[in-house]
Amino acid sequence: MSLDKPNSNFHKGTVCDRRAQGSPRSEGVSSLPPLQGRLWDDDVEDHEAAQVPSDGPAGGQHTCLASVSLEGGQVATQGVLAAEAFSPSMGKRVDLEISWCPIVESNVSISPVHRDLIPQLNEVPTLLDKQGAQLLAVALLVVSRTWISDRIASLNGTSVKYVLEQDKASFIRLTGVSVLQSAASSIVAPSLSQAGPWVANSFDSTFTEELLEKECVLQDQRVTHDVEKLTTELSGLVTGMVKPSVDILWFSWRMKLLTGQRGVAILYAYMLLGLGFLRSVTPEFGDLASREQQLEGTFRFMHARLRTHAESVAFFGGGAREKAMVESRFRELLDHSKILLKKKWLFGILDDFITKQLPHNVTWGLSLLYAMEHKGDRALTSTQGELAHALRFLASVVSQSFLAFGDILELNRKYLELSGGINRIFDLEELLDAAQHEVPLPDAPYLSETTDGSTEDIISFSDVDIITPAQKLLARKLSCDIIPGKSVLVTGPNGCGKSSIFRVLRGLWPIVSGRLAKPCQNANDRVGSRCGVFYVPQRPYTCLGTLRDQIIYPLSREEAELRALKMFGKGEKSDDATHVLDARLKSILENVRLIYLLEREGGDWDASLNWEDILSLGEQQRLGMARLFFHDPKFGILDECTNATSVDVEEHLYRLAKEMGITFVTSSQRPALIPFHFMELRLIDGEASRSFPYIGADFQQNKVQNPATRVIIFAPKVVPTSFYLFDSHEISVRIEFSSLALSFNRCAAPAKLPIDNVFCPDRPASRPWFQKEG
Ligand SMILES: Nc1ncnc2c1ncn2[C@@H]1O[C@H](COP(=O)(O)OP(=O)(O)OP(=O)(O)O)[C@@H](O)[C@H]1O
Repeated sequence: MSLDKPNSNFHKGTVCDRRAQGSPRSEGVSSLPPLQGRLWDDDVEDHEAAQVPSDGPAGGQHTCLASVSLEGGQVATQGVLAAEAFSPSMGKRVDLEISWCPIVESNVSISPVHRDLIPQLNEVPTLLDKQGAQLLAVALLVVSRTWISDRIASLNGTSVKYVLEQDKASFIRLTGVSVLQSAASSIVAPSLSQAGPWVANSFDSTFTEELLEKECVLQDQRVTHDVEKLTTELSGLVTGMVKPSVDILWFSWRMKLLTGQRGVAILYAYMLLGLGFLRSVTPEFGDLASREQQLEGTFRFMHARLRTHAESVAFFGGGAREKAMVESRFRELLDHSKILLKKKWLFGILDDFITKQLPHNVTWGLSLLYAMEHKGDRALTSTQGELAHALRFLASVVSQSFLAFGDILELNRKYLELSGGINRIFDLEELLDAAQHEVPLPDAPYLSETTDGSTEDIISFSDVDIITPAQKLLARKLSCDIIPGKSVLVTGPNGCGKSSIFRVLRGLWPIVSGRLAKPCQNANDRVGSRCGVFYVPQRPYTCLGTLRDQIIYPLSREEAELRALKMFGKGEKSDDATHVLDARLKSILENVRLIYLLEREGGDWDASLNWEDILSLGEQQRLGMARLFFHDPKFGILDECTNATSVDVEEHLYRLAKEMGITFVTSSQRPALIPFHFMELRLIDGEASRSFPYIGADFQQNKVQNPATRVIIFAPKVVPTSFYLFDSHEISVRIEFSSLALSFNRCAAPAKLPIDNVFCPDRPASRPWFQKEG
């Protein structure tokens, strides 16, 4: 490696090896080929290469130029070239650091899904918790109901006996007991049927809370519709399982008393055969139900979506197209429902025959068996009465057993249907779990949230890979520091990943590698103090509520009042909190030039309208900025959030933000915003290899006091043959590679321009970055 000296009028600077200084970038270098190691140790022929003009006229008209050529271009293809230029002030000294970093191949994989949801959802209720007590109550109800059914069956038989014996007194007493039992039954039976929804509600709230706890923003109906359906079915399964089981045990015992083991064996043989047969012909109700729920969810989602975008669709004249799409979904759902109904109908026929009709004949058989085993003098009325009682009781027992048996068979079908719903909810749970585990927790090693301590007010990306949920690598090893007062403009073509950087910053997307430091999150974290970071997204969001709510969002009125009182209510009492808050909000509305909204509502801050429909896009964006001003963060993350406002309003808003001391990280394509930023983070579109120059330029102040402009170039697959650093009082940098020219001024950048042409200070046309100068 050699360093050229294109001009002799330069002070000598230094070129140093950052690895020797323990830079974090040196990690992993040991795995590089030896050539790269030698680059730093041996190949730098001249360590004193960055130079600053010593004798140029004052006023920043001079250039500082360092040209670095690399020998062995193949080395660069495997490395990332990074350079830092520090220009304390014009004409003094430039320290140039060049570091050599390895490229880590992008073998990015999202961390494995943590499949611990089943224990979570399957937590067994105990008697001490609400659900356990509910289940116990249901069990008690079931046992009482079975006992009452048994008593009623017995009384039925006894009534025949008393009729045959013409025992009036006993008959009247029996009728009294029967009325009491019927009353008890009429309390127990409805209670049992209500127990289902009761348990369902409990399950519903548990499941829904569990899912919502995972901060999901759901696009379909899963949290509401699916969970409700699942819990209703689940509670039905609980009562439906306990009741027939108790019935079967109870009535089997009674049957044994009446008919002996033979009768019980016949009954069970029939049940098992019937069950086996029905099982073999049961359609896949689980899959069918799951598909039906999915289709229903999509259909409802399309409706909800259409309602949201009704105006846009109307402008495009897309009504017919949307109708066709909704209809096609509806037809799909309808066709599926028809198939499901048909299968249910056919299965219902078999089910009814096996579990309800055929059992009559079995009852006859068992009655015959009983009659044959109880021989006696049938001429006696008492014997006839006994027989009539026993046969009637037996018929009731058999019919109850078959009902229970039918319920058990039904359970199988219900379970299959339920499994479809469970699968869908578990899928959702799994996704949320995965997302939760991927998003780093605040104490994760790769994310640190600094406190409000002034020294730690920095947003710092260090070797962070920006990866979409579809695992597309948008930015490799992004590194940049955003310090207070040095706003950053994020630029780049559409879809290159500007908003994605903000998503990672906000924690919506996980940090798979690298490290991110940022101040404490937002207003929610600290009521009454200046919040660390506040995000204003690209799409405006108006919440449901009053005009006041729009500005203080996401704080509640009480929180906002508290905050306003602490920050602006000097010595005012808490009774005046609303007044202090509203005065503050009024001045903000004036600042964002939306005061007419308040006037329109007759000064009523509590006007609650459908703001999304009423406000224009530009007005909504200005409200978004009003929100920013209210929260007054140290860092404002502004994602093209003023692109619908006029340029003069946009400039006005940025000027205000700057005056308030908000450091912003802006994603924007508008050149008008350049003067409000100190640095540009440019995302250059490319495929796997991408370049991320991070350059500094203060366009506002001609006299830069102690600027520290850092340049980091990531050009993984580009062979850097030379780069030129240019320094004037404005701090500007230009870097060229053999196959890619990264220009930090806005002019078109032909590759390999002669140095003098690129940075000629006398030719303003070639320096449009500086148009704002003077
Ligand atoms: N949830 C997602 N899942 C998969 N890919 C996504 C997701 N969100 C965004 N992307 C993709 O990531 C890329 C970067 O998106 P991003 O929104 O960051 O672009 P941008 O640079 O902000 O674009 P613009 O200038 O148009 O706002 C795009 O190709 C986009 O399609």
